[in-house]
Amino acid sequence: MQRILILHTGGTIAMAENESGALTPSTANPLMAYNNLFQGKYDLTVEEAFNLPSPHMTPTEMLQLKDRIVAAEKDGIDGVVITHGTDTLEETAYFLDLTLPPLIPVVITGAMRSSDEIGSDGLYNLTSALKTAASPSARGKGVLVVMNDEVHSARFVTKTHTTNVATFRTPTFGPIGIMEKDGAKFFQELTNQSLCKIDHVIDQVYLLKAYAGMDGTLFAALDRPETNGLVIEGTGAGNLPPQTLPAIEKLLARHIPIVLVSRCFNGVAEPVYGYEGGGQQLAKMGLIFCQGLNGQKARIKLLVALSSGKTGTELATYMRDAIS
Ligand SMILES: NC(=O)C[C@H](N)C(=O)O
Repeated sequence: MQRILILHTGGTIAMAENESGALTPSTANPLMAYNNLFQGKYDLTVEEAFNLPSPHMTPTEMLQLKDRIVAAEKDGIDGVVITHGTDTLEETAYFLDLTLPPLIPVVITGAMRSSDEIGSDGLYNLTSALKTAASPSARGKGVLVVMNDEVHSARFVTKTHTTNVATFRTPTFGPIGIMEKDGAKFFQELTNQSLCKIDHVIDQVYLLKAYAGMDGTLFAALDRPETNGLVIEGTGAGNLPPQTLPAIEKLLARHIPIVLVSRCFNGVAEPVYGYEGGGQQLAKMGLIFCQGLNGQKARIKLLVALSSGKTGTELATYMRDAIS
């Protein structure tokens, strides 16, 4: 029997409606009621790591999950399932993907409907995640997100719908597997992911989104000694309004690493355009183009890289290529 560790962290999967109809965390996690259902199928250890709505998650809790999984692997656990709120699920999943060796399956799931709602998807997703975590074919694939009968790589998956149960999508690349009755079936290989070892997290790594008419105000607000890094979601292939450039130059002069991704849902950022604020000028200024990641994931990657002590060329090389 496979030894599986379930780590509950909260989210809608663990919430219920209160008297006024608002969704709130339940004091007794409703998922604990299902432990008996799975005993006999798996050798289960179930822990309530946190009971947080996922907008309350921070890199500190992500690091605690990473440390717990490393310890569990040393104890001989065969796979890990994490239940998580869906709002920031992709960030925790990618943090773990970057910082854990891709050995035992680590599968994250959640729900779009609360535990007491008609058609609640929590128990079904938890069952799918358990099947995946117990499957030898899920080993070595990095951290996986299993929701609504699909298996996604943590690196690219993103929440795309506020309420629909089919919310998690992998733009540009698609899911890497689907759920069948007996377990996950994979049809895409994971490309390499180099492990980044960290034992602490730094923050003050910021994320700004570009828009038509943007000026330097928000960038100027980051011009302070505490700022460790910045990710910008640029327009299109990776361009910025020219009025932002003087304030960005000041941040670069302070040696604050600035990573550029695209605010587009599909595709990668590349220095293509030669006009003022175009990608070619941004690359010459020293902005690091990061391919394939959305803004929130690039922020996690930059935060992890800085926490591991990467600087200069090493940092830029690490940030540039998320795909291979
Ligand atoms: N479906 C969910 O879990 C959303 C919830 N707001 C959370 O992320 O905690």
